[in-house]
Amino acid sequence: MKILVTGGLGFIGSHTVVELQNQGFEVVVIDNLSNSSLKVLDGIKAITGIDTVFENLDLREKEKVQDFFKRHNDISGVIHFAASKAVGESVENPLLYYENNINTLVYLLQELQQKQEASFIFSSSCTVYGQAEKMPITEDASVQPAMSPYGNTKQIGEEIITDTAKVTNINAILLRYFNPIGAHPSTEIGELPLGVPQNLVPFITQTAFGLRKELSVYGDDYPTPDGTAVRDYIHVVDLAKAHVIALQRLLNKKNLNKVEIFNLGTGTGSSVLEVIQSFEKVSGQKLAYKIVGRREGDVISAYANTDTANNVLGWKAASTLDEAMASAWKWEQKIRKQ
Ligand SMILES: NC(=O)c1ccc[n+]([C@@H]2O[C@H](COP(=O)([O-])OP(=O)(O)OC[C@H]3O[C@@H](n4cnc5c(N)ncnc54)[C@H](O)[C@@H]3O)[C@@H](O)[C@H]2O)c1
Ligand SMILES: O=c1ccn([C@@H]2O[C@H](COP(=O)(O)OP(=O)(O)O[C@H]3O[C@H](CO)[C@@H](O)[C@H](O)[C@H]3O)[C@@H](O)[C@H]2O)c(=O)[nH]1
Repeated sequence: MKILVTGGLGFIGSHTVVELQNQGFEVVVIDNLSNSSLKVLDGIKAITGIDTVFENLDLREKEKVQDFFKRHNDISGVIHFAASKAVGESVENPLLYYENNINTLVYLLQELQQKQEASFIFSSSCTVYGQAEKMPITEDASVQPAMSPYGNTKQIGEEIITDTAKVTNINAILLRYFNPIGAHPSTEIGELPLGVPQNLVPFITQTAFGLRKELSVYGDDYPTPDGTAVRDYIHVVDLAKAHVIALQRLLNKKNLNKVEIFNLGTGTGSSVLEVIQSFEKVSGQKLAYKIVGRREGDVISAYANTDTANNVLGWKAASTLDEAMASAWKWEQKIRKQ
């Protein structure tokens, strides 16, 4: 079975390509290298032994997307990772985000709706829940007004797919990721943030490596056990495996609804200080950090109820926070040595 993975050289996409190839799927990757590098193909090959078919294509170019599907008319499923993902940048340049995250989605669906049947997996985010009233968050928690243009593209994306699936042969699964972290245990692939990382874990590993002076912990006055904000950090390999299982579910079509939504998290909330402690434990070194004010737009707490993913998909995150932090640290040390 031939599967198109858009954004397949990115952080989550590359790990998913590996898991797909491990399960015998034939993968074609589209990526415009806007947030990734060709070296990722070597990393994937080092793990799976496969030369991945790759097209350097910008999905904003509609004619190129049409041409791609003409040349690859035997695609059975699409996993759509390609998007811009920096919350702050989306506030500065909303139209870049609406073009890159919405137009690209529309062009893909326009091609898929011409097929007799199509399976589509969308990278959504727990950001759609905003500050949920109840923890852990279930999939039926209400979607809150988006706090950034980036978050809005995920909500609009979910709506576009839902509206389209109703009237076409497309079956879709919307995966709402919590906080993906870590790297492949082989250290052949991992996260490659450009510039100063906005996310907690790469900031921690870069600080420990000496690239940053200290970590700023955004707020210790939240109504949480230790005052710092709580998130659900999931190992990227667990997340990648969930995509393969979701794809198999779409292709098998057993008891399938047109659109299904799954939270992908571990079910456990960890505070910023707990993440730092985990890092210190697995790395054996102290981290330099200081407490500063809250970051605008941050929610207090977000962690997943994973019952639906456990029971319907038959998937459960296997790695602990310590294991994920250890893999992130191993990866940071490896890329800095290159
Ligand atoms: N990492 C997270 O914390 C997180 C959380 C929730 C949801 N998501 C979503 O998951 C998806 C993957 O995230 P990631 O962390 O792997 O990001 P990433 O930036 O590492 O990967 C995205 C890839 O898409 C490519 N790309 C972007 N625009 C493109 C275009 N127009 N045409 C072709 N390729 C394009 C980039 O070059 C990159 O390789 C995104 O949709 C993101 O919004 C990520
Ligand atoms: O230098 C830093 C960076 C982060 N944090 C805190 O660490 C936690 C996690 O932050 P981060 O890693 O930036 O993740 P989130 O803000 O939870 O957002 C991520 O997870 C969301 C849900 O998947 C996605 O929508 C976003 O794109 C993605 O950046 C938050 O409490 C932050 O305030 C710090 O204290 N210092």
